[in-house]
Order: sequence, then C-alpha cells, then structure tokens
Amino acid sequence: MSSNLYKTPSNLTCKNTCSSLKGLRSNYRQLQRFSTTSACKDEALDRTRNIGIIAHIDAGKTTTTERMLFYSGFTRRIGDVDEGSTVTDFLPAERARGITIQSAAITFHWPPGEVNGASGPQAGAQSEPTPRSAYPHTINLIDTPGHADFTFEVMRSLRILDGAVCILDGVAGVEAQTEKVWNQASTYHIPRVIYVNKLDRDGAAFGRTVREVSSRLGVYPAVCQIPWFQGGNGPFIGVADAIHLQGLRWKEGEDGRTVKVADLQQLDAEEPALAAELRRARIALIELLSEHDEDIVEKFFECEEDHLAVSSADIIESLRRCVLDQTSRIVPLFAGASFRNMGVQPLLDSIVNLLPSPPEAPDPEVSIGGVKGGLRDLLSGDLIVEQSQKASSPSKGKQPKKKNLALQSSSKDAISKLQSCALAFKVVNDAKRGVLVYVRVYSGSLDRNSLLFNTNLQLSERAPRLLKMYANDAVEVDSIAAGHIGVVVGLKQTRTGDTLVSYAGNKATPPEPLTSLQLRPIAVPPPVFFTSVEPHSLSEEKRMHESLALLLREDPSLHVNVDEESGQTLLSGMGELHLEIARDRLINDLKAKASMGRIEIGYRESALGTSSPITKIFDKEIAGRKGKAGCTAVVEPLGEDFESQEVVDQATLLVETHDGNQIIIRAPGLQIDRSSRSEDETSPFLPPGMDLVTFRTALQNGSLAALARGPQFTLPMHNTRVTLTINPTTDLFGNETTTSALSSAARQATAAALKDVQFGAGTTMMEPVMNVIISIDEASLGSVVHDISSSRGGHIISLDEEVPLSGTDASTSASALEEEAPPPIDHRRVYAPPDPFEAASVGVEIPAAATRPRTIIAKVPLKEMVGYLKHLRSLTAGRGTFVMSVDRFEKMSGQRQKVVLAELRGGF
Ligand SMILES: Nc1nc2c(ncn2[C@@H]2O[C@H](COP(=O)(O)OP(=O)(O)OP(=O)(O)O)[C@@H](O)[C@H]2O)c(=O)[nH]1
Repeated sequence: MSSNLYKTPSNLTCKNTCSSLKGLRSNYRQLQRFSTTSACKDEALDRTRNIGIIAHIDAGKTTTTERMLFYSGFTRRIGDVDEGSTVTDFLPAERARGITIQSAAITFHWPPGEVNGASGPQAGAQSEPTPRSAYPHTINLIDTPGHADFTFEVMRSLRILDGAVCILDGVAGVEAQTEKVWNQASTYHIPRVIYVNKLDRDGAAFGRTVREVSSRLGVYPAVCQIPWFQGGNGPFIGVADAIHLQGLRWKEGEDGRTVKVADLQQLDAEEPALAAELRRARIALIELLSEHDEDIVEKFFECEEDHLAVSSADIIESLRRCVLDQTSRIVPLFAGASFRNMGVQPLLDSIVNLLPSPPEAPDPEVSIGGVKGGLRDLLSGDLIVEQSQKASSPSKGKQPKKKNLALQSSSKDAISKLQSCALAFKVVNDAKRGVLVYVRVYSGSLDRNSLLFNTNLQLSERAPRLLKMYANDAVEVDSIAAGHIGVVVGLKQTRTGDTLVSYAGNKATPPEPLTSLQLRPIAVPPPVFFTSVEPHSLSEEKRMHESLALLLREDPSLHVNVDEESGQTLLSGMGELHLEIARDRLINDLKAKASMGRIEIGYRESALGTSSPITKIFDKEIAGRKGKAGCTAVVEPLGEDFESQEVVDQATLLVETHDGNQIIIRAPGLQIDRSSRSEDETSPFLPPGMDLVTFRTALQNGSLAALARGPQFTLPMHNTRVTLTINPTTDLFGNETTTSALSSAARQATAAALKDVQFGAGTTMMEPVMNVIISIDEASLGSVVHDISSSRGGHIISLDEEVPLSGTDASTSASALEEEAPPPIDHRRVYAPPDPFEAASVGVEIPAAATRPRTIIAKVPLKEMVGYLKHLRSLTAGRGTFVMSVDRFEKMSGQRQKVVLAELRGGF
C-alpha cells in the first residue's frame, strides 16, 4: 500500500518542517501565498490562538504538547513524560511525579514560519477559501493541570483561554475529571475541539468514547476523523479524515513528521471497510452541520445533494461557525495516539482552523465599582453608566441628577485614560530569571517600563522587563498587545489572579472607578486541609516566611496564618496533594529550611447562640504612642439566608463576608461627610488624616484576628456574624484614636463576645462536606453506593448518568448555573463508527453492558474521603474514579465531634 501513498519530503529539517501535513493541504498548494508589506496588528491578532489543553489526569496532555512543540520546530527532540524530559512540566516536583501541576504558557507557531509574513485566508473569485492552517499562526498554549486538587489552577488558566482542546483517553473514555473540567470550561463558554488519544492501546474504543461525549458531556460530536486500524482490527496506524476524505498514515517507530496520504480511491482498493466507514462519517458530518448551519445546506444543494462532493474548505468554515456559535453544541472530534506520534499535526491544523482568534472569543467578564458586565461594554462606556447609577443608589441617599451625570462623565473620562488592562494569570518563581508574572493583555498594549496599578492590592508597580516565553526560552519584547500572552519580570507584589491596569497621566493611582476594575474575578473557596510549618532554627524563620510569601503569590488558594498562642505557622490549602506539592515547592525548590507537620482536616467552630453586647475600651501605649479606642461587639450564628437578613442603613459602614463569617460595622451618629467623592469620606469624630476606609479596615482586621481562634475548640470560627458598633462620643478619642487601638479594641470585644457565647449557648464544631462525583461501571454501582451511604455517612444526590453535570464546583459562576439547561442530546443523531469487534453505528444507544459508565453524585464528609481512591479502586477492580470539591461546612453531631477531637488530640 505504501508505494501508492503520498509521502512528504523526508529531508525536512526540524526547524523548517512543514509537518502540518503537506499532503493534507495539498489541495491548497496551487493557491499562491503572497506576502503583504502592511501586515497590520489586527492581522497578527487574527492569527493568534490562546488555547489550553484540558483533560483527565494522564490522558496525555504533556505527551501531546511535546509533539506540538516538536512538529512546530521549537524543540529538536520529542520529550518523554516517562523519562522526565518534557519541556512543559518544568518544575522538579512535576517531573518527579509525572503529572502537570503548574500551567506553563508556551508560544509557538503553527504551521512553522513567520506569522506576519503572509496574508490571511483569501477567497479568490473562482477558488474556495484557503484554510487558515495554510498560514503560520501564533499559538499561545496554556498547559492546564488535571488533578482535582488544582481546580483553581485550572479555573485561573481556563479564564484566559479563547479556545481549548479536550484530550480524552481512548481506553478510559470520558472520565469524572473530564466532565468536571469540561463543565468548568462551559462556564466560560470556551469553544472546544476534542482529541481522542491513546488509540494505539489495547481496549481503545473510539466509537464508545464518541457516544460518551454526547451522553456525558451533553454535546454533539462532529466526528472529523475515524481511527485506522490496519485491516479493520489490526494495530492503529493512522486516521481517516472525513473532512478531506483521505487516509493519513504514520509509520510505526518514526518521529511522525512523515505522513502518507491516501485518497478515497486508494482506500477503496486497500482498506475497503475503512473507506466505506469514511463515507458514512462524511455523510453524518454534513448531516449534523446542516442542522445548525444554513450555509452548508446551500453548499450541499449546490453539490446536487452529494455529501461527498461538498468541499473540505466549506466543511471547515461550517465547523468553525458552529464551534464559535456555541448554541449548536457541536464539538469537532479528532483521533490519534500522541505517544506513537500519530494524529498531532491535523490536531494543530484544527486549532488554527476551528478555534477562535482573540477578537472572536466570548467577551470576558469584568467587574467595576460593584457592577458586572463584558469588557466591550466597559470600553464602550455602557458599563460605566450602570456603575454610576449604582453609585447613586438609595442606600447612599438620592443624588441629584446633575451630580449623577457629572459622575458618569468623570467615569467615562477615566475609561478614556485606560491604556491597557491585563490579567496576571500565573506567578512562577524561576530559578534563573526570578519571579515571572504571566499576563494576558485584554485591551491596549502593555509597554515596557509602564506603571501598572494592581486593582486587587491597590498599589502600583513598574514593569521593567517584558518577555515572550517559548517553553524554557524567553525573548525580550517592548510591549505585549491586546489578545496576547506574555511575562512581566520584576514585579514585587503581584499575585496570581490580580488585575493590572496602566493609564494615561502621571498620578500614583488611576482615576476612579478604574481602581476597582477586575477582569474575570473568581472566588477562592475556603481551604479544607492544613499543616504546620516549622523553621529548623530561629535564624531560618525569616527566610521561611519569605518563601511562604512567594508561594502565596504563586497560588492564592494557599493560606498562611500564625497561631497566636502557640506561635505556630499554619499553611492551609484545598487538598492533601495541594499541600504536599506546596511542601515540595517550599523545601525542595525554594530551599526553605523548614519541616511540615501532618496534613490535617481544617475543622471550624461556630456559635450556637447570640452573645450579649460586650464593650471594650483599649487604652495603651503602642510603640511609644498613646492609643485609645473602644467598640461593642455582638456575636451570633449566621443563618442560611444571611444575605437577606442584612440591615443596611445610614449607620452601616461595612457588611462583608470573609471565610464564611460576616462582619458588620455600624457607627450611628458618626456624621459622615459625604460631600466629596465616596473614597474620601471622613468624619469630624475621626482624627485628622484618618479616612473612613482606614477606620473600617482597622476594625475589620481586629475582628478577623479574633475569629481566627474559637473560644472552645480554638478552631477558626465559621458561619458566625460579628456586629461591631462604635459610639462616636464614648468610643473615639480624637487624636488618640489610632488604627492599632481600633484594631485592638475590635479584637478584644470580639474575643470577649465569643467567650460570652461559649458560656451561654456554646459553640459547635463544623466539618467540610464535599461534593463527590464518582464514575464507575454499572457492575460496581451497588457496592459503591452502599459504601458511601452506610460506611461513610454520605448522602447520595443522584445516580443519573444521562444528564450532563452542571458545574459542581464552588467556583462555578452563579450566572452559569442560572442559565437554562439545554434540551437533552438526541442520541439517534449521534454518529459513532463501530469499534473493532462491534456491529452497527449510527444512533446506537450506549449498550447496557457491565461496562456502562455510571455517575454517582453524593455529599460526603471530607474526613470519610481521605484515602478513598484506594478503596474505590478495590471496589471497582481499578476502574472507578472520582472528583470532589468543597460543598460547605456542616455542624457535627456530638458523637462525631467526640471522635474527631480524640483523634486530633492524639494526632498532635
Ligand atoms: N499508549 C499510549 N500511551 C500514551 C499516549 N499518550 C500518552 N501516553 C502515556 O500516558 C501517560 C500520561 O501521559 P501524560 O502526557 O503525562 O499525561 P498528562 O495528561 O499530561 O498527565 P498529567 O500531567 O498528570 O495531567 C504517560 O505514561 C504517557 O507515556 C498514547 O497515545 N498512547
């Protein structure tokens, strides 16, 4: 057969290789490339793809990424996960564990070449449009982590993507983790393509995986390739491409740069069964697209209703329209075996051809001055109108119309001063280059040496150096334009997730309301595990805290606090592996001389009743300065519907929720001077120079410090409301009212109120309860359900495997959940080729065999889930998998409390 097949030139050098299947694009070769001298910025942006790879752990993200880098010419040899020589998994901890724990953003070009050197897709008068993959594109690839413990890492990476490749393991199919990440990507409306990997492995079932995509991910798979097993049931040797109606074959044992292409006639002669299935796949593809895309219907009629006659270029354009308009729920699906170097180049072509450029991507969500909306609305000024209307809301007293209009015009003026805004999506400490802050620029252009205002930390930092990252190599650049990804070197404070803005003028802070601009804000849920960190000697303590501070900049879902009484430093995080990795980073990578204690579950304490009002006056000299302030605290349990219980009136200075507790600050009679802009609110009772923001923050910090330690179990408080009341005539003392005195008074009053609760109704312990999603075979369903509900005290929520899961994560935005559920997928319309040894294809229901995947959704106390994977594996003959995320903290029964307390005491 091979003698008949097209062979790409074998003398290609790695750097210049047009490994993007010369044959695949041979249709377009006759179309001349012509260079343009005015390669404008927009064109470069049109030829940019910010994409990520999302998948279940071990599906082959790293292996596939390494091939992408190799074929695009950025590496000279293929890295191997199993040898620990990959480029993307560059932390030592990652290499040792063989899993991806930190996303690295890598830029490469596909197909290889200069991005600005040629014009974009052209539709000539008589010719079909040239596919985008005929021209070099810049691909910014974010390698997202796959482990459940790194949900926030995943969310943080996802929110900056314009498109994603979802890799499935062709043996395991759609797994629990895949569903979870898929749903997370859906919350951001990220257009996706699917790549079914590992088709070379025994037990690979492409057809079954396609059906699982429809039933478990709730989308219509547009099967663009089907696997080519030699002779029908021999080894996996390539793919048959339903878009171009050709077979692509890779030679076993080679690096995959040489691809042999067989047209349909050749396939008919050599592999008649495959050729027949390929025709069915093409018919199914056109049928599926015609249900959602008028244009392809037209093309189909133009071709006299011959499915096989529709051009590949028209199919690609139709697929692209369907992928970008996500209401179609069509997801193109490709096949391969990255480890065997098969299937990666067509996947790269599909990234360029089918996934959006930055301007085509869904508008990112922003929040400014308490209102949310799209970035485009912000830049057009519409969001500002809404914001200024809210700023003059009834709780602040009716503002005259004139004033409102003035506010709008000053806000619009502020927006016009916005030069650029960017999201710091990752902070990495690089051994050679120091702290690297990866940014995605959303508007304008981030220039070297510009002053960046961090709206999360409310401070400015200069950006002395900018880089583009090519895996481990970096190239200095002068600016990073909107839609692009790059690195800022030299920032001292910026953390992962912070929003950075640059603005015209030379003021220290940007004009209001730009100071509150947030790009794609995400909420960080409370940590559920903690461990103690001890320096080896006193002299190491400072270094240890510096390293911890860096760790927290990298990953804000880690928390550090120092227990006041024991002086112990406690590090808390989202999961056991999360803390283990933090330990590795701290000790092995950052070289802190410290040791970590056992990893424990972070229990909480909660008030059962209301305290009496307790007043404390703090009156002491601090650092040679007299400080005097007082306040009254009341502590009470926070009801489920606490938001509706809020009484916000003129005297309320603050209502804020922190880690499950609410702090309300009230100061009746403070005589707030609101004549000037809201940021400068002051009061004649406050000492000169102290504004209301400083006053509130001091009190809030004091109260939060007291809440870190419950009165009975010394656990952090949860589900508790503290109301601080300040009487200006008896609690404030002019110049003597310092911020530290205010903090101390708030702390003492809160602590005393907590003690008062303890001696009254008392407090109770709370434990984290997890949302658990378990994927298993039908055969193990009974034993797993029994184990969860009787031995582990869990509560089964559903056993339904048909309904795609909504985002179960705490981070899933409420708006996504509010969206109307789409109608269920019609399985009769799903085409899946038969797997070897399986019959029939179109519209087959998932067979109700013992291998049918089932999904259990349950709520289970975290304590019962520790070490669960091993147990699940033993119950399910190794097939079961699960993911979990924090649902909430729940009060514990007296009996459970006793057991846990005994364990905790024994444990320490
Ligand atoms: N047989 C076969 N094995 C593969 C293929 N792709 C990846 N693997 C193997 O699967 C394992 C996991 O691959 P990785 O590339 O590390 O997977 P990953 O998704 O990056 O995993 P994490 O980094 O842990 O999230 C490795 O042992 C790979 O060699 C494939 O196409 N065929």
